Amino acid sequence: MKNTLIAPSVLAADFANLQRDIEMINQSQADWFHIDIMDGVFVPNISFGMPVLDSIRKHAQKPLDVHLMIIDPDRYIKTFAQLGASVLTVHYEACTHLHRTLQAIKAEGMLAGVALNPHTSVGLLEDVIRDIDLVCLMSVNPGFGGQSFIENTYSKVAKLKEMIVKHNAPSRIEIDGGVTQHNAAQLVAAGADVLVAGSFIFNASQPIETIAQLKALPTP
Ligand SMILES: O=C(CO)[C@H](O)[C@H](O)COP(=O)(O)O
Ligand SMILES: [Fe+2]
Repeated sequence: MKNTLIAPSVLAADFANLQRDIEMINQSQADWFHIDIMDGVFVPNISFGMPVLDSIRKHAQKPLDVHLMIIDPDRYIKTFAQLGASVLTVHYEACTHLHRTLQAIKAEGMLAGVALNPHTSVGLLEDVIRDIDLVCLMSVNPGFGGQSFIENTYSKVAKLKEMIVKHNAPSRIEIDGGVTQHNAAQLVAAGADVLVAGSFIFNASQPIETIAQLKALPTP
């Protein structure tokens, strides 16, 4: 049985109690910290930037999975490596030379991820899939936490899984947006390897138990 990774999205944390919420993730069965960086241009929202990430890094005891929702992400690859990112995910829609960007991320010692907006077909990754460590399927339109899950994600997971197997690619499949108890089991059954969850975890009365429930989902 494979090990599904759980990545709580810090975007849904209480920023006035950030250290408390980071400690909760440290104590839990979560595997990664999911960090959403938004520039107000690629997406219609601004989240937080380098000083906040630097503070998170000082307390986080698990790898940082950084999701860049910014245009021209190549400008910041070295910076995010220095800030301790283990996984750096860029948006397909924000890159002009995706292959070059992936090589630049790996050259800095990070795992290279590509995120796809809900409208972007997984087929567009066919010629680069062997170079991608993580494909992040957005199951909401990026920019905000707390949105509803988009149902066509299930068929995208199945198509992507087929492509990964066909090419014997190393890529993990991550699902980001609107993940709850209503869709998590079906996503894992369809082939998801990493579940990002923000509001589902941080709005729960018992976040540590909620993470444990996601971690315990049966895998194929
Ligand atoms: O990338 C994101 C939004 O653009 C977030 O990671 C995502 O929305 C997680 O939050 P929630 O689980 O509340 O949907
Ligand atoms: Fe994200």
